[in-house]
Amino acid sequence: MPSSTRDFHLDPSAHLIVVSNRLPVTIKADASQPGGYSFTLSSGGLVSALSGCKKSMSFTWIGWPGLNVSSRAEEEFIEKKLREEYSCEPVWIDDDVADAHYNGFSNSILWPLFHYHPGEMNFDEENWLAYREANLLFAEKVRSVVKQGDMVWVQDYHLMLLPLMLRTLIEGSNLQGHTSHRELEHVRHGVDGTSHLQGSEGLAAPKKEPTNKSSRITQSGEGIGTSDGAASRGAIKIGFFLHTPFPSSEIYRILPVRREILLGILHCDLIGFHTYDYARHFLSSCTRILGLPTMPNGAEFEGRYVHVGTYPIGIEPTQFEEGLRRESVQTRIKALERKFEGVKIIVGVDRLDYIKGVPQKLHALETFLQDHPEWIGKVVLVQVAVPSRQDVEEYQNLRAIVNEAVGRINGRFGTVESMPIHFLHRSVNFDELCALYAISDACLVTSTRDGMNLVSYEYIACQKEKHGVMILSEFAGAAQSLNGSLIVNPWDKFAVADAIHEALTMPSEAKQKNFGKLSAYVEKHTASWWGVSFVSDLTRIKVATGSSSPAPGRGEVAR
Ligand SMILES: O=P(O)(O)OC[C@H]1O[C@H](O[C@H]2O[C@H](CO)[C@@H](O)[C@H](O)[C@H]2O)[C@H](O)[C@@H](O)[C@@H]1O
Ligand SMILES: O=c1ccn([C@@H]2O[C@H](COP(=O)(O)OP(=O)(O)O)[C@@H](O)[C@H]2O)c(=O)[nH]1
Repeated sequence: MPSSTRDFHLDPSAHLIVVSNRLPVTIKADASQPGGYSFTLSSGGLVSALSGCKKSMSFTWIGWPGLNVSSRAEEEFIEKKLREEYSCEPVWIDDDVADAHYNGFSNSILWPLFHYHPGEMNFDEENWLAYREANLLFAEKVRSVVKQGDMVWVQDYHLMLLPLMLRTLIEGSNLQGHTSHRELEHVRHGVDGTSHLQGSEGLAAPKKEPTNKSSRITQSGEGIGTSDGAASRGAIKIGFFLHTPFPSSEIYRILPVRREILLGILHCDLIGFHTYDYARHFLSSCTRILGLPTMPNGAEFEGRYVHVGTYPIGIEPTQFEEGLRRESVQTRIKALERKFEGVKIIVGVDRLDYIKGVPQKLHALETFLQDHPEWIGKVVLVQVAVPSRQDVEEYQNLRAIVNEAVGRINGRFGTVESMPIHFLHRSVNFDELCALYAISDACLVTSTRDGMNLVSYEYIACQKEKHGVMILSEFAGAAQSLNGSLIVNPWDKFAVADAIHEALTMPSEAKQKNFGKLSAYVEKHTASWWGVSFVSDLTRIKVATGSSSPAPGRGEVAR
């Protein structure tokens, strides 16, 4: 459990349902495995973030399994294995809907917009339909398992209509189990038609008053909200967390479906963001676009108080400390130290994503070598560029730009003996990552926008020996937390070049002082602390049940 001055309250009797686009289990066809499939639990990210909650609460994880199988028998095999061994429930989505939802809308509309790249947005109705259809499939799966009093925690930009759909399906109108576009039209009219703010009959208003039944558990294992009606209001609590930035309302209002997305998450009891700025932009957008009066910690909406808070995510430093203690990692570290003897190492680890500012990073290194020729042959950038979303055109374009820059800079400053940039367009395994972080004198993050950036945390967790310098973009959420970093504007290549020089020449006392602050923060504000903080606040919220009176306990969750 995280140690903190805050009092955390988790209800061990409550059941937490986490819903994310992808399950934390990678499933692959493998004829050598029983049933013909291999199952691998993911590490890091949300999995470690929710480890604290898993110790104290019963848990179900709902998500897309990332594949489709050819028979119901295979689906049932996978469902049984996921349920019994991982407490997971898969949402089966046709490949074309999954592609249009993930690549077509989530990563081609919401992702660029939320990271201030409206020029990369390619809005079209088909992808929006698929986004809604996928969210509806998630909603149906949640409905099939959720029970009275459960808490549902929805993760990230892929599922921003899900809270509204859950309220509609579970507590609102009886949709008679529609899964066709007719229901999507209902959702559409419910969310973008005459909204509650214009005096209409109300957003997604139930076709009939929800039946006020004490419990809707129809059969063991069956969820609330069956085809014959809905559960009572307040039957479940819904939380939502956005892992990306939420942009200024000036950018957000560009989105053609700006109302639907806002209304989609306003049906939560608690909405979380990494930083106060993201929360403020969301609330400002609610006021400017929906005319919804807001307070710094939330808003009254549909008879409930929607709490809004900031919960900066972290990592589990112990995972990296344990990794560094492994003999194989120590052996790798010694080999790399021999390889790079007498040379300073700057490490970059990024998904090859236009938000990560890899071209800006390369241009800054080029400027540094141009302005400090004495460092040519004495410093290298090891850049791990993890392939990402390669079906999206903007990501393909980025790869060509980066490949050209790497080749140009190595051609300009390289020698037979040494190249300034070691560029790896692949993922590396955890042990290799730990070794790379550990041997590096500096880490360089130049994201033009980044919800948080866990790489910066991970580098710090691996630097207890060297006290390396963290050069961090001011546009990464981590810049709000990691006091002791050299904060830079990635668009100013001269400033980044100066920061590189400062990092490579910083006295050890200054490095040690900076590292002390960085390490203290990373050790305290862990992923587990993040997960327990959010769930604890969601637990404490009192929800309106059955009536339309505003939820008591407003403002209790302000953070
Ligand atoms: O799932 P992918 O499409 O491969 O993308 C990887 C993740 O990218 C985004 O990560 C965000 O969440 C991190 C943890 O909160 C944060 O540190 C980072 O700054 C964000 O970019 C996306 O939000 C995740 O859902 C993806 O898994
Ligand atoms: O080959 C690699 C290198 C890194 N990572 C991990 O990818 C995550 C990147 O998270 P971050 O928050 O920095 O950015 P995101 O990719 O989530 O936008 C970190 O946990 C890294 O350890 C990875 O999965 N494969």
